[in-house]
Amino acid sequence: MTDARLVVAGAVVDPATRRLLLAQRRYPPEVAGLWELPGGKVEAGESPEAALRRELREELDVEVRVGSALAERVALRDDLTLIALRAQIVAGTPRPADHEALRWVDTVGLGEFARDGLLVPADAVWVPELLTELGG
Ligand SMILES: Nc1nc2c([nH]c(=O)n2[C@H]2C[C@H](O)[C@@H](COP(=O)(O)OP(=O)(O)OP(=O)(O)O)O2)c(=O)[nH]1
Repeated sequence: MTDARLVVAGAVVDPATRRLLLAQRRYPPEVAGLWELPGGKVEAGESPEAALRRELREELDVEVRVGSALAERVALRDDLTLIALRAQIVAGTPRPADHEALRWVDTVGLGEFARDGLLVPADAVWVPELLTELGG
């Protein structure tokens, strides 16, 4: 399985406001306009943590401290698996370089995005865990 690749997404939570950062995709057409946890593909020889720090620097212009993984991982394809790592911003204010828009959501907001089908489909598995985390 040396060809299998990981996509790492960041569950970026602001502990002060207990809000989660969502980012609106611009591409590909199937998911354009839907909202995701920002991140991207892990490069060869790169750890998931380092990949997430790199992606969030490139996509959002922030530095993050990376924490533990959410429980669920999702097989996007045979050769591509999606994971999410908790993260907190330690420097910078997120600005969308690749995304259409960014939004900080609380439990109510996240519930509405999920209910209205506005999340990238794969990310729906994380909603219960994220709601617990933001609300708990
Ligand atoms: N970043 C991210 N990608 C996700 C999520 N959920 C989900 O299904 N994906 C999919 C969409 C893409 O098929 C793939 C990641 O692509 P990407 O476009 O973010 O990664 P990337 O910038 O490294 O890759 P590339 O498109 O430049 O090749 O994972 C998510 O929450 N975050």
